[in-house]
Amino acid sequence: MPAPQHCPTPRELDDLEVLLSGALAPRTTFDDQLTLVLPAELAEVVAAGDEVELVDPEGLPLARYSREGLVALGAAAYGPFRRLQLTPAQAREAHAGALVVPVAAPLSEADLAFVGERAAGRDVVLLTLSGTGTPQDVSPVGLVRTSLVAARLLTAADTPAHVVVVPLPAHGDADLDHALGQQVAAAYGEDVVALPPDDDGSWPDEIAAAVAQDQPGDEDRGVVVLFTGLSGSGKSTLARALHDLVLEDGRRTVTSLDGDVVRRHLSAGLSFSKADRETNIRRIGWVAAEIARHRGVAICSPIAPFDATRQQVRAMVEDAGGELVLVHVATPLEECERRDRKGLYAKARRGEIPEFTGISSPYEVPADADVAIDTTGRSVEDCLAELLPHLPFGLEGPA
Ligand SMILES: Nc1ncnc2c1ncn2[C@@H]1O[C@H](COP(=O)(O)OS(=O)(=O)O)[C@@H](OP(=O)(O)O)[C@H]1O
Ligand SMILES: Nc1ncnc2c1ncn2[C@@H]1O[C@H](COP(=O)(O)OP(=O)(O)O)[C@@H](O)[C@H]1O
Repeated sequence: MPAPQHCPTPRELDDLEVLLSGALAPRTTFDDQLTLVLPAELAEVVAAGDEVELVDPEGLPLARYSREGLVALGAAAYGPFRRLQLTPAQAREAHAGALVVPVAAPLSEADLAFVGERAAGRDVVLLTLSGTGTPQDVSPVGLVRTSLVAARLLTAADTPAHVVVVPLPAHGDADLDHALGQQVAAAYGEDVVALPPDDDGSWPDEIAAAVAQDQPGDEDRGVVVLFTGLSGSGKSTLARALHDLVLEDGRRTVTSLDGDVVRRHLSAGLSFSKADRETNIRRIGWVAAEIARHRGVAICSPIAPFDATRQQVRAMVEDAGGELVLVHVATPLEECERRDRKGLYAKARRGEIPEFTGISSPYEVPADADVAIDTTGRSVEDCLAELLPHLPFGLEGPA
């Protein structure tokens, strides 16, 4: 029987790469500090002395994992700046005798002066620690870009500098992360110097520009507006009105992911069981997060009745660098049922539609909504005016 496969989290995948590179020797496998959390059934496989195959998100086998440790299967080949990811052995060969400087944040003017002074003419390796959650002020790939700029500036000032990337992630424990950073740096060279702390962080213009490009202002961050509420509460109507307003404004691209429309395409075939509703919302969240990653606006209007699934959408959007605006369309059940545009409530009351939200299936009221709008007895324009101040990109109502 082939070993069962498992795709670790981004943090675990980073740890896996660093462990396999030898940069954490004598540590060579996951342990109590560098944890690998397996689903219960796979944890049992390992506990029984068998192997699990660890794969990347596309299914490429990376390593075999068992109680005995890790065995590398294939090196991950993709990802930005992979050519700069050298193992300690490769880096020591390519940059013998260089001064190693661990870098976890964009270098400031003072940092550059410090490195130039300490190098005193020697080559420098800017050991850029760009794993999940490690860089300060920028994304992991943004940190590498700022290090490349820093290397150019140092080289131009007669300190030949090179960038080597290590995907050392953060583990939520500052002491552990500091110790790991030191351990990794020592693996890359004999001569390591740490940047002084408490720098005022004033960046040279070129580095400031790379940071600014990496961190869009609120005006261009991706935004996902998630309308949640009972059937007939007014989600689609408000979503459509907001969609048109974004188009009229013209500054942003916008995609609508309406509940009914998604169910005819992306989620065709799914039922209204709890599990299928969760799948439906996670699919919407996944697409919306991709839209946010490209700095677009996504407007979603499913019922999304479960808090835990809405939280998953929030996490997906934020991981993609976007902002989630959660709008609870809080029209009470009585009013939704009175409207009963599609005759569904009447059918649900007669027992002809099982698991109908609000009647025979729960709706968990969000505690984390940015705004709750009861549309009862109000115009669409009025409700929209209540919503607009909660959007991060300053939209004005219809003229
Ligand atoms: N059992 C049951 N419960 C709730 N809703 C039902 C059900 N069966 C069909 N419909 C119709 O499907 C629309 C809701 O689909 P969603 O994808 O938004 O629901 S969910 O978020 O997956 O819970 C919902 O549309 P809206 O009225 O636009 O909300 C209903 O028209
Ligand atoms: N202020 C309002 N905002 C949104 N919808 C309203 C409002 N007042 C009345 N309605 C009516 O309520 C119904 C809401 O239906 P819809 O937008 O499809 O809800 P949902 O998508 O939540 O099922 C529509 O018939 C709409 O015209």
